[in-house]
Amino acid sequence: MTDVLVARDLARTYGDTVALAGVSLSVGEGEVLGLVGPNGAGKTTLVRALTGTTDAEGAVELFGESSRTVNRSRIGLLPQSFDPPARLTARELIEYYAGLYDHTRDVAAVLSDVGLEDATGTAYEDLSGGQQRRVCVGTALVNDPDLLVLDEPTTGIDPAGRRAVWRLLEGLADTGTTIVLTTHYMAEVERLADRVGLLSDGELLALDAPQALIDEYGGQTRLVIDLDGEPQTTPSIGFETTRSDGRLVVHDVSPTEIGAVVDRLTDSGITPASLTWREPDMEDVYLELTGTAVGHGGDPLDPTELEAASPVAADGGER
Ligand SMILES: Nc1ncnc2c1ncn2[C@@H]1O[C@H](COP(=O)(O)OP(=O)(O)OP(=O)(O)O)[C@@H](O)[C@H]1O
Repeated sequence: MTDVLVARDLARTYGDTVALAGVSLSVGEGEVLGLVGPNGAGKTTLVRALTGTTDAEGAVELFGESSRTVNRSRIGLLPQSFDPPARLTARELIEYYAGLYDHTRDVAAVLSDVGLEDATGTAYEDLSGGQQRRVCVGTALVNDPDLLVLDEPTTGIDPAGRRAVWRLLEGLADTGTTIVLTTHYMAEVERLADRVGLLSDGELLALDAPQALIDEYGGQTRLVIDLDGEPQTTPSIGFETTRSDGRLVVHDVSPTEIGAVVDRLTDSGITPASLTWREPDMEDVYLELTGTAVGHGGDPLDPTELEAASPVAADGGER
């Protein structure tokens, strides 16, 4: 696979804060790379360093050239903070950004791709937060980029709109577009990313395919126990047990030991309301590597979000 992006030893500090502590990675043509990590991990700084929008030590090559000299029209960038002129309509905004390039995609097709065909005449300031974010995604697509870099593309978008963006990105990846995206949604990288980079304190802790990360860091299948009330303490039942979101999680337990777990909980005065047998996932990888659960902005998604998606609602329903 040809490398579209190669970064070596990227480092960036702000005063005493180490935002990037020497990150190296490469992204192959048509690959989708997801970057995850807690707030302040360095994701945005890495995206900015990769796209030449902040100064950083180290080297970045895009399409075999320096990021400073590369033809910028081959790149689509959605920054985390992006405030386009608010009085322009969705269509006018896409047209405006299309006007910056010689070769562009069809404006109506871009609006349709991001699920805004019924809101093309609405001023940006009158769109819902999720619709606004979809317009912003559209501005990053309009130049038909070979490399698309998206900093939290689906933050603030409701589940239906998020799935629509996922389908859009899957379609682009299928036709060879290389994509780098940051997200707080583990379901997003599990679904979209060929490889996931996990950042913490400016360091790239791991970089691999989601399933490879889950196999290496996700731990064993576990038993999740819902209780009638909040567990006040973690009971000592002879199995490694943790508390999470008001539930008990029993680790490294085999199916034949479930009865023993229930008996010992009952002996401890705890009555399970329900038991769930759960495979490890990216949230477990995240917890294992960063020491924190997926938190702000990354609440676990409903499992149905991973299923085949329905068309996005015309009004977005995201206010
Ligand atoms: N312009 C800046 N001036 C000062 N400090 C900055 C600046 N940009 C980033 N930082 C700091 O660098 C560190 C990494 O920030 P960055 O925005 O890259 O993290 P992030 O992983 O994108 O976080 P989030 O998930 O909250 O968006 C943080 O400690 C942040 O406060």
